[in-house]
Amino acid sequence: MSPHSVLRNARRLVVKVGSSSLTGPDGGLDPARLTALVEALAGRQLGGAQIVLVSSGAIAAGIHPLGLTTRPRDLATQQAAASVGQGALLAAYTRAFDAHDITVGQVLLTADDVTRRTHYANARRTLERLLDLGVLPVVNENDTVATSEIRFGDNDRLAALVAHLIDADALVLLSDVDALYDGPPSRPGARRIPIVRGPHDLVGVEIGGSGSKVGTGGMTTKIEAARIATAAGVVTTVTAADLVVQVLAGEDVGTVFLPIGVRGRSRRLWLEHATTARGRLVVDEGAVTALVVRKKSLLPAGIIAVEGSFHDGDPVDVCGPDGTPVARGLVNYSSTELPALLGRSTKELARDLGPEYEREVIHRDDLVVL
Ligand SMILES: Nc1ncnc2c1ncn2[C@@H]1O[C@H](COP(=O)(O)OP(=O)(O)O)[C@@H](O)[C@H]1O
Ligand SMILES: N[C@@H](CCC(=O)OP(=O)(O)O)C(=O)O
Repeated sequence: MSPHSVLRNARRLVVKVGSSSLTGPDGGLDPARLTALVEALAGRQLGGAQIVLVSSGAIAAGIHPLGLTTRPRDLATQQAAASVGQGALLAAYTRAFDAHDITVGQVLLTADDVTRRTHYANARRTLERLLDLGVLPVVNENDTVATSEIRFGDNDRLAALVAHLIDADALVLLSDVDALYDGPPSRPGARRIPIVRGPHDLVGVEIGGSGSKVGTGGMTTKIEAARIATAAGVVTTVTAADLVVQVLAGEDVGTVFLPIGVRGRSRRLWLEHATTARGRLVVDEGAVTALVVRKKSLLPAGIIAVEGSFHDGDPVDVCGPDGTPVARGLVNYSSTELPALLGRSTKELARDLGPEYEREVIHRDDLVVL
């Protein structure tokens, strides 16, 4: 059985479509391309599969209504364009899916949010409920409110994390290029790579940025997304939106990345891939062993230095004495509160400052070893 045929039998799929596959030559939303995609997805959903669509294109869809001629470069105008464009995008999806009697639901995620325990469980519950109800969720990053520090800015990785969140059977990344090539696809003689079995198959492959005016990450973010998804046990295919019918039918198109990890549910994957550290905690060797080998929580006693400015609940990197990051976690103290606690035992802190100071600096459930 060809690895591509896995797609034919997948019951739960995350399909991500890039801006370059939804827009016309002028960069604005092209309704005909959107309708063609919807027709293919509707056919599969009506055949009994559950689909989550991660759709880019909000910023692109805001270009025309705002009288702009190109994708804005500054964050504030991108966010304004996303605010206008996301409404237009969802209206277009609602209409197009409605023609097939499929109801869509909008899910706007801020990746950094989802990492927090309660939000993670909530996002998963909502997506599961939507799927149970036969709704097709249309996911995008909540571009309008995400600040530059917490902005994900890349829906390929977001789609990989959503695939993991809902335990999908497959992730399909649709772009303007039909597959991963061994070099820039415009270069004469560039060859399609049909199957990637592991990182060794990518040795020597030239992976570049976006070739379009509206896309963001190019092949780099797709490879990164495939790495995240396949490590979580989800088979991933990269192909062109024009080939969506063929790819869903399990035909030998695009590039299939075979799973290399085991499936499982863990918020830690989001912590590792969806957050940006706001600071660093330098710890001693004993603390490194406690975190990495013994899978313990981080206590104040092992911390040598605090760097950066952060609030409690923010993601921070934990670094060994030589400064190498060994773990990332959500910290329970702010950067102003923490320095006074360093090197002290939790018992002593609780006695001197009150019982709330007995808490860990990072609880092991909120910690991922890198
Ligand atoms: N080795 C490669 N194989 C295929 N495409 C590549 C490669 N390196 C760079 N690319 C570029 O990546 C682009 C797809 O990414 P992008 O423009 O961000 O699309 P999207 O909007 O779909 O996310 C392709 O159009 C291509 O120009
Ligand atoms: N959230 C942004 C898209 C970000 C993004 O990853 O874009 P793309 O590279 O076109 O998939 C938007 O809707 O415009």
